[in-house]
Amino acid sequence: MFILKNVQYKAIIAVDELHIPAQKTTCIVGESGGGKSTLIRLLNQLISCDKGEIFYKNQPIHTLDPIQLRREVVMIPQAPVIFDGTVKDNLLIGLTFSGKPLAGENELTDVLTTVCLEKELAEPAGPLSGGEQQRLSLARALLMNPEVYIFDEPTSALDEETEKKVMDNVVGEVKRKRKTLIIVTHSKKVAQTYADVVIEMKNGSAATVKKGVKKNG
Ligand SMILES: Nc1ncnc2c1ncn2[C@@H]1O[C@H](COP(=O)(O)OP(=O)(O)OP(=O)(O)O)[C@@H](O)[C@H]1O
Repeated sequence: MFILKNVQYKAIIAVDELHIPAQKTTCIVGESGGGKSTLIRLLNQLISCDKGEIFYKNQPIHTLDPIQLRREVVMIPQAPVIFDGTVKDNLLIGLTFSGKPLAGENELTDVLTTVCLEKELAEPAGPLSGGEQQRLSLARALLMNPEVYIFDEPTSALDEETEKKVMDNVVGEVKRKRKTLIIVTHSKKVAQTYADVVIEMKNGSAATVKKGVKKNG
């Protein structure tokens, strides 16, 4: 899905060659400050590399319309973005941004169930806890049904039990739809359990450390 060749970004990223496969779950792990978030920002053109080339579906990423790309490659940043309004408003706004038809209430409540968020659609989103806001932004991304989901530390604010339920559901749904999932995580457990491919970032360079060894991949 993505191929990076000789990519450099400031003094932060220096990647000779890296492949991120389609329809698989790729976990990006590594020490704090190693360049994980910077790498994923390159993948949806929030930033552009200084040298080298990134290909998305075999096309040089810099030749693609960034708005269109970000509709196909949806990123959920580390700190969830929550808008003024209700839970429902916060779910629908992703569809509005991506120019897709709005979802009905059944679909909205189903997606809340998928992310284990027991809140009413009419509730204000502002007072939700950090972990609830993380799940709301995951639900917003799921509704958008993009080609590629990029989640930066999606469950960092969740307890272990909730993390497992949410990840089982979310990874299961993405796999069922045959989409591509890229997760930045500090959790060895998340990487071990869900990754088809593990990429380790260290001082800005990337190495694929596990590939194709997981069942159900
Ligand atoms: N625009 C920028 N200009 C200069 N330095 C930057 C910029 N963005 C990030 N950095 C630095 O690049 C390094 C890598 O940051 P990045 O956020 O990619 O790391 P990370 O692996 O995601 O870390 P963490 O696990 O702590 O979230 C850090 O030292 C950070 O301070």
